[in-house]
Amino acid sequence: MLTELRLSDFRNYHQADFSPSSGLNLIFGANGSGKTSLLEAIYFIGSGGRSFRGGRLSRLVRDGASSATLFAVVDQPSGKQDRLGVRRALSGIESLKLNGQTPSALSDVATLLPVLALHPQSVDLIFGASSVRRRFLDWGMFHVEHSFLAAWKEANSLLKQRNALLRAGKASQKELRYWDQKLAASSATIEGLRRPYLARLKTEWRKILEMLSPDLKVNLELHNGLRPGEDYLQALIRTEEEDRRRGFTHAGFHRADVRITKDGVVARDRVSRGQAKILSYALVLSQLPMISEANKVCTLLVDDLGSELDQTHRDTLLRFLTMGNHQTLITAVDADHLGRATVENSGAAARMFHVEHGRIQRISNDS
Ligand SMILES: Nc1ncnc2c1ncn2[C@@H]1O[C@H](COP(=O)(O)OP(=O)(O)OP(=O)(O)O)[C@@H](O)[C@H]1O
Repeated sequence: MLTELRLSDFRNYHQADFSPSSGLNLIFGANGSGKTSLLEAIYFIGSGGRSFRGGRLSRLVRDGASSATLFAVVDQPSGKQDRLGVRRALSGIESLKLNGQTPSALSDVATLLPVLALHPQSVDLIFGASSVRRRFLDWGMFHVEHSFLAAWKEANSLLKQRNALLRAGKASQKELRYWDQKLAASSATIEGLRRPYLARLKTEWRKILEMLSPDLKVNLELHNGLRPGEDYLQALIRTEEEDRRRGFTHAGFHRADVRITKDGVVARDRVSRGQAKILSYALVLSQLPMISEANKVCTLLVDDLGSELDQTHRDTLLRFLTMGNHQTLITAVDADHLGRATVENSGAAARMFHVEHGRIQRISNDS
């Protein structure tokens, strides 16, 4: 859980400090004051250098500055405290520090602060490419399933080697088959880990949807891209000609999708934008109990909760967000519009912050 954050030259922040509570935090401020940028900074730290906003990461550096620096203190459930620092120059990550040392891999820091975000682009889970849903599924597995990272790294490395061979254009069939067998086995291992995880995620998703929108009847399933009765090796052999022609591998763990349907039709072609928002939010939130079962505390970032949801859905969602043992940060333009009462009535530690022109001011004590 995040306990301290210092932002330097990040977006419109020149220098700012932020100390959230372990429970609910409401951050309000006018349009363009820096609310999303604050959540983006936390996401950047937690995800090992990504933004949920899209666009070029060099834009994170404040106009006129040469680099942006974030420093975070993270309390672990074990009682251990981690200190994370990252400097992002215009050209890329310039320095990464964990407890004063340079970590050997980005994955060393990526497990320390599990961050989930609800934001306007969350609907990409419904409308976007399969890679968005795959990344989302793998994020949870990465935090919860110990063997997943090693399995994923191995599969990814095999895929790269097979693709390099295809691009070189000289691979004999025997040579290619050697990599096919390895990649097929590795893909099956990953699928074996993804399936039970997704089944549990689906149960949680259904529970949340039952609360948020009981009339919305939907389904989700793992789609592995294989034809009926086919295994990965047979699929790799089937696509060999096309793979050789196009220089990349068309079958394997990297082609999986989480297929979401409503009335038997793929949800993207069937649901309204508001429904897509509810489905995608419920999907994100379904990871919370899984993370918590793995004895980790998730930091949940909620940007612009109000847009596109009616009052009933917004209130139900807000009630859900205040349950559980995750740390929650919610932004709103107006404190009264969303949450002042929730914060004031919240039994858990709750704090309220006002953001103005890249300055963060705490305006309430823990209740
Ligand atoms: N690299 C940058 N340097 C300086 N300012 C920036 C940079 N990138 C974005 N900004 C500005 O930062 C300000 C804060 O943007 P942000 O999206 O965080 O606002 P917000 O409070 O979430 O607004 P809204 O309520 O409209 O969503 C905006 O005025 C934006 O133009």
